[in-house]
Amino acid sequence: MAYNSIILRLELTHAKVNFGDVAHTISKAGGDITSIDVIRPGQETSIRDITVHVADKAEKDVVDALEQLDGIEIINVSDSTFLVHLGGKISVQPNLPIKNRDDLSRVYTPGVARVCTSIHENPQKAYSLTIKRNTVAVITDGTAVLGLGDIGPHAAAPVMEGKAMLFKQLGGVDAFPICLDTKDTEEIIRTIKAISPIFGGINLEDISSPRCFEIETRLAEELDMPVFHDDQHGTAIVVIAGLLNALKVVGKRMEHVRVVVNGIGAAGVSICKMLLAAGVKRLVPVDRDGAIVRGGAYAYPMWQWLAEQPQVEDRAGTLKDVIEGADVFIGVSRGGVLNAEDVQKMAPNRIVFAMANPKPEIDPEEALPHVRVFATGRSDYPNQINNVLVFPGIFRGALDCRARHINEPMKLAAARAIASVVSESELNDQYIIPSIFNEQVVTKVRHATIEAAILTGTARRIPPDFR
Ligand SMILES: NC(=O)c1ccc[n+]([C@@H]2O[C@H](COP(=O)([O-])OP(=O)(O)OC[C@H]3O[C@@H](n4cnc5c(N)ncnc54)[C@H](O)[C@@H]3O)[C@@H](O)[C@H]2O)c1
Ligand SMILES: O=C(O)C[C@H](O)C(=O)O
Ligand SMILES: [Mg+2]
Repeated sequence: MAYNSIILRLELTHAKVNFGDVAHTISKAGGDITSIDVIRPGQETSIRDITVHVADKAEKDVVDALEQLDGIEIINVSDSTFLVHLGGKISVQPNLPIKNRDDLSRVYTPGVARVCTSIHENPQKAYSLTIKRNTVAVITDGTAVLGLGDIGPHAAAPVMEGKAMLFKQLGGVDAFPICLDTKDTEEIIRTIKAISPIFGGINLEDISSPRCFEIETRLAEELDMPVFHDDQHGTAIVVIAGLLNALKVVGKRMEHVRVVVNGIGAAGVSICKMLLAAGVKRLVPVDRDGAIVRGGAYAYPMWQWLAEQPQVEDRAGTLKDVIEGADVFIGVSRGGVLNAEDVQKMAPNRIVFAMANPKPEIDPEEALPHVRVFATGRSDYPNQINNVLVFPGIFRGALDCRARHINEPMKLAAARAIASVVSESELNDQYIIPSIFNEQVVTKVRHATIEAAILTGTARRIPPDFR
């Protein structure tokens, strides 16, 4: 169930109602009062802001119940999630103040011209004399925003701003959200190349498959900086990290488990590839029309590639058929495709990663009684398997060593680094993956990324702590 915080601004007429009645009414309707602020005290009437934690479904019940009380006027109901979005979530800050003409003549004309000339003579200096070395573009076309689908570039912006906040807070990376008003593959590639000079890396986000594959491949070939499609690789890396630990918890091995991956789009394709690289021998990729089977013929090149892999099963069927006997279910499709009956058909000690956002493939309350290890992509349940555990650290590392690419060894090293944050003694059903607030995550992912970049020859700079 999803919860939200609402703030109710109420005017109480003291002769008719007291606060005890209000609190009782809110609690009876399913709300939990978390704070009370007196906005205007008074003898006869008072105005208070009451913050209530409430399940999405019960929000209306709380408001309706209060409306029934005599002596209460509901002045306003605000949603705390919308409140934090007012005016957007990020801004650009100067690194130094401009206090006088002297400062002005250095940061701006005429002084700046000498710096421009110096970069013109040696373009590599852009890394030391501009924001390039620490700045990443978070770019979407708004076509696969979370599991909400093609909601367009304007509506995608809150997610991109959120990613930019996380880049900065967790990795110290300055990230800028860019929402493109085109779905044309060539135009997207051309536009990203054209705006690339100011950036040190490109993080592609929420671009639907199959276009995302060509966009990323071409940009990685044509740009001299790391290009990383977060929904593909960030997700695959964090899934492998979670699975390495979940398998330890249930005492099974990568080589022996049968894994069903539902939703073979951006995230699903990359997860399947990384599972195979990690040693999975029995893989069942499933999309809308059922299992993708070995030997089958498919229009999408990535599905065709999967159909040619010896580890992919040749048994056809719907998700509800093929989930029978599976040890692991990984969902990166859409909300609500499974129920309790389906997961009960899986093998004992089952692992379920229901990662569609914001609504997982199966409701956590429904799944939990039947599953040994359960994870979602959300922040409000234990075991949050979300690519936010990856992108701040992997870009921090890639920028620090000025990597040309983010290659497979760097990705695998990042997965192992995330898994290693949870020690053997800490591991349990409810704790297979570290919290994003665990400071070791970015430090370890950065370190592993740089080490692998140096070993594979893609690093163009050795950071001081590696010398
Ligand atoms: N937790 C995380 O870190 C994380 C990361 C990436 C994506 N996701 C989630 O995974 C989902 C997919 O994201 P994406 O970027 O891969 O999108 P995408 O559009 O590239 O792929 C989605 C795929 O799911 C398939 N699909 C849709 N409905 C299905 C169904 N009922 N059964 C089987 N397959 C179905 C589509 O045909 C498509 O192939 C989204 O909900 C997204 O929020 C979560
Ligand atoms: O944005 C997230 O929370 C994770 C992921 O990138 C997604 O698209 O769902
Ligand atoms: Mg995403």
